[in-house]
Amino acid sequence: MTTTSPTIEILCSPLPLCGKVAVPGSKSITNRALLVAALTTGTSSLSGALVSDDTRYMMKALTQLGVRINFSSDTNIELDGTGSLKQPSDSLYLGNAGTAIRFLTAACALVEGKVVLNGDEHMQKRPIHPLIDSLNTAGIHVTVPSSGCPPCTVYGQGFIPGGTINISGTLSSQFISSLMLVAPLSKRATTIKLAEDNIGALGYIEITRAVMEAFGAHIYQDDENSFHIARTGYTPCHFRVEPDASAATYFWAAEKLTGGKIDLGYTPNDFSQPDAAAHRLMQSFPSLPTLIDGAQIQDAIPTLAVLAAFGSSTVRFTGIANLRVKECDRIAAVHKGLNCIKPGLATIEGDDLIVVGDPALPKHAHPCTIDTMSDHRIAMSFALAGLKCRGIKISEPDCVGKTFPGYWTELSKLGVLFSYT
Ligand SMILES: O=C(O)C1=C[C@@H](OP(=O)(O)O)[C@@H](O)[C@H](O)C1
Ligand SMILES: C=C(OP(=O)(O)O)C(=O)O
Repeated sequence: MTTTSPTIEILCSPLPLCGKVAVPGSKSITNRALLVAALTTGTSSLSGALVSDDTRYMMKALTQLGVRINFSSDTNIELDGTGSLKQPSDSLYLGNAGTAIRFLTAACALVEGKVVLNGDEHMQKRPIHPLIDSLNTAGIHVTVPSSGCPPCTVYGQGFIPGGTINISGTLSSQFISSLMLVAPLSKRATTIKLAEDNIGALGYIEITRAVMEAFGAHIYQDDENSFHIARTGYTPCHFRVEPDASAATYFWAAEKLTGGKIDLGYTPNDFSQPDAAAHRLMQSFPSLPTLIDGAQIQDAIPTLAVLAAFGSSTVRFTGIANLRVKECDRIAAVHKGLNCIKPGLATIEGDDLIVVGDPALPKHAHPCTIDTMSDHRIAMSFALAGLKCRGIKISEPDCVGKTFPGYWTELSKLGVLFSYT
């Protein structure tokens, strides 16, 4: 459901949410598989793929780079890789899709000539300089403005040199994935060395590895911080994309909040993505753990924070510093949204977010409009508060199209009613 309304109000109801919903394909896996399939020579097909703003930006860019892409159904995509990427006639526009711009920046080194990759005003505030520094050190000339954020200009030589590359993944694990994804096509075998021991979102590196291996890559590690990647190239294949675990968290939380039963068609164990771990944490609701380390479940933090607001514990979320450089500053956005619903519900200490649960929140909540800052996860998680509290409106509801265009439709299948203003 595209709303094109400035706000959507969730009309809360005391009824438990019950029924069946469809969770779309994983954004992270779809955008990896699209790129890897594009880097093969031959035809690959993806089933269960996500078709949303983020994956459309990736597909449009790949088409500009000379890859033929066809849809055989809404979620089945066929790609013909030619073994090379051609120079696009225009710059590549990637909206606010972190995976698309980060993964393509390294891949564009395979183009012979200059390629400019840009995004929207939010993306132009999301740092990418650690990836740019590593690419330059590895012999790939890329520039960004002094902000350290896109647009990125890649001066491709038609090849990736390979060898040993150091990379910092503290700000984003996508920088590491970006280097890994192109490594099988390098001139020399590649070793990627992580600059620090504790990076967040390690689970996403595992997803990168799994997609690469499905297309024939060989990756081995002799220690936790080094990845050795052989010069295998990629082999076309049929690849099945699993559903999106971050999208599933909204329904797992809705079950807990309303005491309902929602059938996603999958169990939490069916997901290989890191956010599936949020399911286990939610099981103790209303008494959530008092300390939640969000480092490995970053995209599920807004969901957990809204759930925590209705719980009986005070929850401190740690390990979430890089939530400040996602689609918006999510620590600030969640803090602001919760305090609009009830002043004092959340506080920030350094980069920790503390949510003081109130089991009687539906009685204490103020009607308000949540400023999503155009961030799909802020919109989707605060919609959960609207299931329980009267008068919760969500600004820019169409921002869910980044990863879950059918979100409002799926909620309505469970009997949730909306009013548009
Ligand atoms: O690699 C990926 O697919 C992702 C990694 C995470 O980002 P960071 O690595 O930037 O933390 C996550 O937040 C994002 O939604 C998807
Ligand atoms: C952080 C996210 O996206 P990305 O970094 O891929 O833009 C997200 O989907 O929550």
